[in-house]
Amino acid sequence: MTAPDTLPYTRIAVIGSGTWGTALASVLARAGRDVVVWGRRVEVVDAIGQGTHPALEGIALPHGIKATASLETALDGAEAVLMVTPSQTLRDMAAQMRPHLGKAVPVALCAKGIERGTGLLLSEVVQQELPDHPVGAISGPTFARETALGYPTAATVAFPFTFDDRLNPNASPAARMAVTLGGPEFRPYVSDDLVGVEVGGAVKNVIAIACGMMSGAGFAENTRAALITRGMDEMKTLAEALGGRRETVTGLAGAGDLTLTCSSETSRNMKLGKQLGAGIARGECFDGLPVVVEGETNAVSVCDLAARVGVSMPICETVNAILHHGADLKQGFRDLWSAPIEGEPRTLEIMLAQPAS
Ligand SMILES: NC(=O)C1=CN([C@@H]2O[C@H](COP(=O)(O)OP(=O)(O)OC[C@H]3O[C@@H](n4cnc5c(N)ncnc54)[C@H](O)[C@@H]3O)[C@@H](O)[C@H]2O)C=CC1
Ligand SMILES: O=C(CO)COP(=O)(O)O
Repeated sequence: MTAPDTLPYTRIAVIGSGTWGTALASVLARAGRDVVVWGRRVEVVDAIGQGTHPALEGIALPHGIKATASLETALDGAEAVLMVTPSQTLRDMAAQMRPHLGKAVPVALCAKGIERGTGLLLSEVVQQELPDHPVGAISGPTFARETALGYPTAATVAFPFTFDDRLNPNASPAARMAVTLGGPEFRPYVSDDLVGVEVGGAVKNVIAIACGMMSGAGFAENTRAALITRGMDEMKTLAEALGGRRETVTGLAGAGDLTLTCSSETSRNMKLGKQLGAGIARGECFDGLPVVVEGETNAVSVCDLAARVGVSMPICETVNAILHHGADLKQGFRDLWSAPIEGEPRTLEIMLAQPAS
């Protein structure tokens, strides 16, 4: 149990007025925090100010959430910040936030991904732009709509622990952020393994696309379970290669989120994969509407990063090849299943040729 002396942050800025930013603002408002959401679209900002969100139909937001299109207003007096715009926008958003942020205000990243081009974890990207601020992440199995509705939800809050945090973990940014968010409907867990948490969030979206693809292509539950389990192995291996811990990947931000997104068409990543697997052209997926599908861009960045650190991620590489290099979807799955037989776990170093079929 967190000791009662852990002080919550009282005034929080949520940067991003999409469904997840708004759901997190609802969590904070229910916990009694003073919360201001920043959004770039004025009609969405107005709707939130009136207690609704256009993409959260039928949900009345808790009272007291303020919204603004001014970054300066949102950040004025903020004791903590949640960044909830899509992964590839974080560098630019962090740079825009810099002049308006109070001294050493902690910043928690709620997007999931790896920066394209640099292969940096999102925390590394934001830390470059905001070198004087603690940077962490909030991640887990958390569909926005369910969280906004107040259904019981759990997530991991991770910040690297400084020397002082180790002496007094209850006063660490991770503990304070967890206490800030916590309530009867939202249960945070605290971690100091930011790398493990971020790798889980970035990789699970790519694996969810794979699960959607297999389902759209007509395969079923055996295949899904295999992809989830072997996908988790890819996460663990990448996390470890980057200095994270394998056991973090068995937590909410890894196994938890994989289970959620690989099993439900509420997931946009799963849904994109399913449409592609059923032969729908990319431009016609989601009826042609622009939808944030993090795994699509992050298939590239995850594979680039894995190649850089010498880790093999066959499922992610297959998804990347299908999405971005014109590989045939069914052949991609056949190739995965007929690759040389390996040990489980990978540390059992064995590799056997698959008998020819
Ligand atoms: N929706 C969900 O259930 C969850 C989403 N996430 C993550 O949260 C992040 C945001 O996702 P959602 O809120 O679902 O997306 P969304 O599509 O509902 O909202 C995205 C928001 O970002 C804004 N935006 C887009 N491009 C921008 C730019 N260049 N600069 C500034 N703002 C920009 C949009 O105007 C919109 O307000 C993603 O990384 C997603 O993986 C994490 C957990 C749950
Ligand atoms: O990250 C999510 C739930 O934890 C949301 O998943 P999608 O982005 O696939 O909808």
